[in-house]
Amino acid sequence: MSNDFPWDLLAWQPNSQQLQQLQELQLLLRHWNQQLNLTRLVEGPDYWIGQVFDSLWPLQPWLTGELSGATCAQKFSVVDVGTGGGFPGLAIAIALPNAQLTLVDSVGRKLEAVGAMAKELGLGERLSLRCERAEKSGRERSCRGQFQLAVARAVAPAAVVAEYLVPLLAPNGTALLYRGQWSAANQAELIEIARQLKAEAGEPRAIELPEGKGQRHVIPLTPVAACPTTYPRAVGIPAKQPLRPAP
Ligand SMILES: C[S@@+](CC[C@H](N)C(=O)[O-])C[C@H]1O[C@@H](n2cnc3c(N)ncnc32)[C@H](O)[C@@H]1O
Repeated sequence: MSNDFPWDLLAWQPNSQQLQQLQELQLLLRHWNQQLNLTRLVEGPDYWIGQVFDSLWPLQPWLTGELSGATCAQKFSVVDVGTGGGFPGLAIAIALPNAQLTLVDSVGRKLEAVGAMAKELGLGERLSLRCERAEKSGRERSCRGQFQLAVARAVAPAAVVAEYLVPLLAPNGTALLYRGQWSAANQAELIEIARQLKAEAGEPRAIELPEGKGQRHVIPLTPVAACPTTYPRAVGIPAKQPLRPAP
């Protein structure tokens, strides 16, 4: 599948080392999946489209250099919240060689496997792992307000993910909410919720994944001022009482 991968749709192509790393990551996932239930998406198009393409397409402006930061020499810090088996974080670490990745997940066994895979792939030095809840990361001095890019895929409803990601953003940062279906009503609600976090929800981008893997959306959030210190709320509260548009 890596030979007929639709790189043209990404307007970006991996170099030979990056392609090798993506192929090796598939082998490592197969290996770790025997011990842990890391992910179902390991074989053929499930891996190449469902994991690699799905992880990378929202980053197209950074991959192509249209948005600066990731391709230049300066530090470009990215956080993947709820990384699970390592996506989109590991794919991003491979695709953006200047990025420093922080991967957050509350499940230690998964993070240990992700750390071992990253080491095998030679990514260890650009990666740090935080085994904790995102609500805690958002209140840690070393994380709050530190990241140029904050991403989360398949972690929680959009309102919850917005509360996890926005506090982590540097003033010039962007959060990318990876979503499946997305309606105008979802967007109107997110705009209101982002306002409470002192952020702005940008235009959603949509794509039909190749190989009939379904429709995806990505919604950018950018800070307009410092996120109020009341967010993120205590562990568990964002998911139990998701932010709602003010009445
Ligand atoms: C369905 S998995 C998705 C994993 C990966 N992002 C992907 O797309 O394949 C959701 C992950 O988010 C983690 N998670 C959910 N809420 C979290 C929170 N508040 N803090 C840290 N991790 C969280 C879970 O432990 C789980 O590993």
